[in-house]
Amino acid sequence: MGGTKPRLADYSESASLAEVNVDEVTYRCRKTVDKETIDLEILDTVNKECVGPAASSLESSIKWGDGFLIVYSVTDHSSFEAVSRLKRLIDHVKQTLGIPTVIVANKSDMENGRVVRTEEGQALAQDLRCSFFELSVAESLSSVEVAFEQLIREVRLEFQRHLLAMDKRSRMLQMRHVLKNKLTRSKTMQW
Ligand SMILES: Nc1nc2c(ncn2[C@@H]2O[C@H](COP(=O)(O)OP(=O)(O)OP(=O)(O)O)[C@@H](O)[C@H]2O)c(=O)[nH]1
Repeated sequence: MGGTKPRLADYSESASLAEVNVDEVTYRCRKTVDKETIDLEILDTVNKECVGPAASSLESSIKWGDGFLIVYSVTDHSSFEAVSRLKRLIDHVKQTLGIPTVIVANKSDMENGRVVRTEEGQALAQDLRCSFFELSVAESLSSVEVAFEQLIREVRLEFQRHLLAMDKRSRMLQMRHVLKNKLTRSKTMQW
């Protein structure tokens, strides 16, 4: 990835959103995905609401991130409702719609307490154009890895698209410069 560190923000919303806890943890790790090794910085934010005093801190976390993992709990409907709000805020802060975002429905092991159906999660992710995984952090760490790997792939693709667009733009500027020179020269020769 040319030395750049993709920054991923993990929004876990398993507890009440009314609680505001400003503790955040940043993890650094090295991962190999599809034979490519990359250095990651992962910011684990804690229960921040999209409005009120916590909103500006949430917005700066969003500005910081290149990709987003939004986690809700299948046993907590308010955490599910927060997903759309967070995604809207991400789109707004990033001023674009294609920001890599993966939605994770956690606690799939707690069937007894389930209040959000798998299909509801899938439909929401489809609406928001995000990848979707339902899993249990408690039961399967490998499924968490799979969700992270998907996010890394999406961020990588976005980086590549960005580089391509920059390359295209610089080639266009070069062409414009050459063309302008030629036009000026031919104009001079005519006169
Ligand atoms: N049964 C079950 N419990 C889980 C699972 N994931 C987390 N928990 C429990 O849910 C509680 C909250 O877990 P955290 O890892 O703190 O969740 P979080 O979303 O990071 O919470 P915040 O740090 O408050 O944002 C803990 O008691 C965990 O043990 C899961 O997949 N299954």
